Amino acid sequence: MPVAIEQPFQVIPTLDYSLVDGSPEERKRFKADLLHALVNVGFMYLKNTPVTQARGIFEQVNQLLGYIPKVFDLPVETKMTCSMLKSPHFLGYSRQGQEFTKGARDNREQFDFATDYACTWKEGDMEWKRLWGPPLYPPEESLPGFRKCIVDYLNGVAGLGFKVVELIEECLKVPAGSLAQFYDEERMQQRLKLLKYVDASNLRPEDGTQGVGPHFDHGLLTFLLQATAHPGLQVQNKAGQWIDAPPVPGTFVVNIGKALEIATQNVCIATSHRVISPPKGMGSRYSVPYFQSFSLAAKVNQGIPIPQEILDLKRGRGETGIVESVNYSEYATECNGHVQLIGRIKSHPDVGEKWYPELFNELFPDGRPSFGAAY
Ligand SMILES: O=C(O)CCC(=O)C(=O)O
Ligand SMILES: [Fe+2]
Repeated sequence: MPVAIEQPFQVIPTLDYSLVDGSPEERKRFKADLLHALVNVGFMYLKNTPVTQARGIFEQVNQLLGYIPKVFDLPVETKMTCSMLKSPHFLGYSRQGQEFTKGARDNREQFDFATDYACTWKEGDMEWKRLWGPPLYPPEESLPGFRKCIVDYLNGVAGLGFKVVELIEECLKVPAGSLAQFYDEERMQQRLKLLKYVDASNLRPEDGTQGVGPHFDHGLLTFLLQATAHPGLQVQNKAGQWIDAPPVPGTFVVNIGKALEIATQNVCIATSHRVISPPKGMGSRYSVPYFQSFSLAAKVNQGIPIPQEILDLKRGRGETGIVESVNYSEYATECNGHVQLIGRIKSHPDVGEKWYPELFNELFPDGRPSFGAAY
């Protein structure tokens, strides 16, 4: 029987998480919507989650929204006390213009935070083991309560993330735990970024308008909180068109990372996305992506066994078109940690050069890039 080819998506589907705990019919509808989003879009809005609705840790989201402008407004010397240059784990503060995507400078300022984790790496171990380690925060007295707010928020979103992975297993009709086999048995470290994109009146003409360039997320799933009303996030469909993903209050934008794509034999798709700097006079855009990850040691290239009826959905999707993005081809041979380490060094070459000089030299034999070499 011929398979209907999906048209390139023009809108990002919205899923109602409250249906998960609804009647059997409602749960079935949720799973059908989720399967469509996983296979054909790679992006979705998720509303009515325990984190974003008026129960659960909703208060933490409100608190976080209040703290975000304040942490960026701290004096630069205070922010630099937790500079990412001090961290072999690529955690901490990065000034605007320190990060690259596909070789071009990103016009965004950011803090990378993570769940607490004691680094277990020691001299002689694989270098990627050093990626997970203690986060750096601004001094408590500079913004009392901020650290606790981030930790509570991280724990809340992480809980939601693990539940969504279980739902994905159900949708793909694979045994429970098929994806969870790529977790560590003990604790794992999960990360988020606080991002500030200044508007064009704060940029020089030569800075361009790249908030963040076209890229795939590397990991399992990303849960993005768009913290202001600014447009700017765009998602690329298989025809190569850039589709707007404007903020919708009370939702997360959830997207699939490359590791999940490969682990599911490309049934779930990672979709390229980018952010355009806000136009002049619109003020700064803030956002908070949470990146859920597999174990650093996980090798996902084999992919999990998936029933044929689900694999067949790939045919209905048709070929993907032009994709302007980084590709993470290293997953074919390397473990998750090594792929992530390469990505981090390419995104933050100054941090990579300091802490991973050998790998840095392999990736950048001509020295620190200005433009055109990095992701
Ligand atoms: O700021 C956003 O809306 C998206 C950020 C993003 O895609 C990323 O940091 O991976
Ligand atoms: Fe992203």
